[in-house]
Amino acid sequence: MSVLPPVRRDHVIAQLPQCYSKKAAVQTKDEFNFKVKTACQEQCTGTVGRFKIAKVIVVGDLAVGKTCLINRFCKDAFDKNYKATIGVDFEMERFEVLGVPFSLQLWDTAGQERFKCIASTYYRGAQTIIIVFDVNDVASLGHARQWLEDALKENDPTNVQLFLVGTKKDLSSPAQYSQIEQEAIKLAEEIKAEYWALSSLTGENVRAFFFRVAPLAFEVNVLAEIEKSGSRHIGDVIKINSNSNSLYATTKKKQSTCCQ
Ligand SMILES: Nc1nc2c(ncn2[C@@H]2O[C@H](COP(=O)(O)OP(=O)(O)OP(=O)(O)O)[C@@H](O)[C@H]2O)c(=O)[nH]1
Ligand SMILES: [Mg+2]
Repeated sequence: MSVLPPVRRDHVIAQLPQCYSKKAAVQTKDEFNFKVKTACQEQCTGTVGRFKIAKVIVVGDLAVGKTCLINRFCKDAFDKNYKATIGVDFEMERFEVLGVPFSLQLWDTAGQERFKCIASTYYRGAQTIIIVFDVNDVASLGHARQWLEDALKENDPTNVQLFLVGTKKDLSSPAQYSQIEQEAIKLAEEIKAEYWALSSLTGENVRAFFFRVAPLAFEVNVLAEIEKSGSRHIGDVIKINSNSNSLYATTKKKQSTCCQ
């Protein structure tokens, strides 16, 4: 019997949602990867859809709005009073992507220096790193690299998806915002992160952001499963040419026989 709650109808994703800015996006294509779509249609997504959960860590300076961001998305709530996160907290969000259940475990970490060492022990195993800064506080953007460096100490840099997220957009004027946006996009390009700006107070872009994070994490996980199942196939035929001194091998892959 499944102990997981059912996927909410409004958490169903059938199309790949758009990025915020094409200048700083993890990818700009409009559609899911073809192999991923096929695997989902054939219900050959391995552990994805069963017990696979993607770990997402949210890091950034104190009071930039990490907790509010998660609470806006997971609870549709906003607290104007600041309560520092002590260590870490986490929320689970369930989605259905291309007909396959998929969960994100969102780890809300402390930005305060004195709680950082507790929080950093939870960084390991992250598939997605969300670096948060306040669009009204250029110093918090400046610290993004350090947050990334710390998070990557515990993770394989080649295996994580990065997002750079500017919060509190409601507090900035268009002129102020466009100035910091330029810097943020530049940094996002350099660190190969996807850039988003949003407001947890108004809710602007919050849902769109997490609806981008989930399917991108899903794609990576399904592709990894496809690769794993591919390497398990016993389809490689080795031919030995007895007329020559050389041995050569040809690979002849069997038709897809996944989920075996
Ligand atoms: N106007 C506005 N205020 C925000 C927004 N997001 C967060 N805040 C406020 O900013 C303050 C800090 O928000 P938190 O979410 O607690 O910050 P945090 O990053 O989790 O802080 P730590 O847990 O100490 O790392 C609170 O007073 C929030 O109400 C936003 O989008 N707009
Ligand atoms: Mg917090």
